[in-house]
Amino acid sequence: MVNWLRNAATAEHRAPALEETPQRAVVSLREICVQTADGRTLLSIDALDVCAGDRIVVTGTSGSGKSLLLSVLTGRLPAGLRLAGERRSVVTRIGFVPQRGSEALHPLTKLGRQLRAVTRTSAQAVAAALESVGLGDPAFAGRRPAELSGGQAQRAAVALAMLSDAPLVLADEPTSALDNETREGVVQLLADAFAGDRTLIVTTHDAVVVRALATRHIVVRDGALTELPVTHTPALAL
Ligand SMILES: Nc1ncnc2c1ncn2[C@@H]1O[C@H](COP(=O)(O)OP(=O)(O)OP(=O)(O)O)[C@@H](O)[C@H]1O
Repeated sequence: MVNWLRNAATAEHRAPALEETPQRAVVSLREICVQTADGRTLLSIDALDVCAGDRIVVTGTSGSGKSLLLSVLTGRLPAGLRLAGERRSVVTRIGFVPQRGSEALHPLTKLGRQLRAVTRTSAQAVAAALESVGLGDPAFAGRRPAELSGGQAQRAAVALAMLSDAPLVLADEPTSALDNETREGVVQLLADAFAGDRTLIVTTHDAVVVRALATRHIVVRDGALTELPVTHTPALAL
């Protein structure tokens, strides 16, 4: 599998055309540039191919451009920003776990009910998903998002993404509000759920998440991407 990613600052060769993407590419980006309305460049990517089965972990300092990269991959940019370049996606359903889990949830609907409605799954499947993220107490299914803590809402958003069965899931710091033990449970769950052909892209500041999940590791610095070799065996390091 060709994973071709290049930092514009060090580029010597032409980026491969979209027609040259690997067969297993689910989302491909070419010559991407995200700018503010006054022309300040926030993110610049020559070429990135996300392939089926990849578990890409994205790290980088605060404000480096990790969340913007996820926005570009979903094809939806925050208001006020300009995007140049090409994006091609062969997946129509993309799951998203936002940094604040409550943003993925309807504020007025009880958790169990909305998970069933959104994912069209059975009450049993929803109960199992909530159990798997440590929200197994039936009381959680009866709560509205405002009645959950930040970490509980984050886990509910992970359960929603898992249940949605989307072939590509993007998660923006999905463990940032969790204690160590809960974090390890959620990371293990993600490792198991994305062990096959489903594709996961996670941003994090947490080395444990990199070690446990990454089959590819991308570092963002000042809006430029570098791919680092993955030297560990993911999912065995927890
Ligand atoms: N809508 C916007 N308008 C102007 N600048 C923006 C906008 N959204 C993001 N930025 C800027 O783009 C840069 C990258 O932001 P981004 O949210 O991607 O950072 P990040 O790496 O995810 O940070 P963190 O780890 O703190 O979440 C930052 O300098 C940020 O201020």
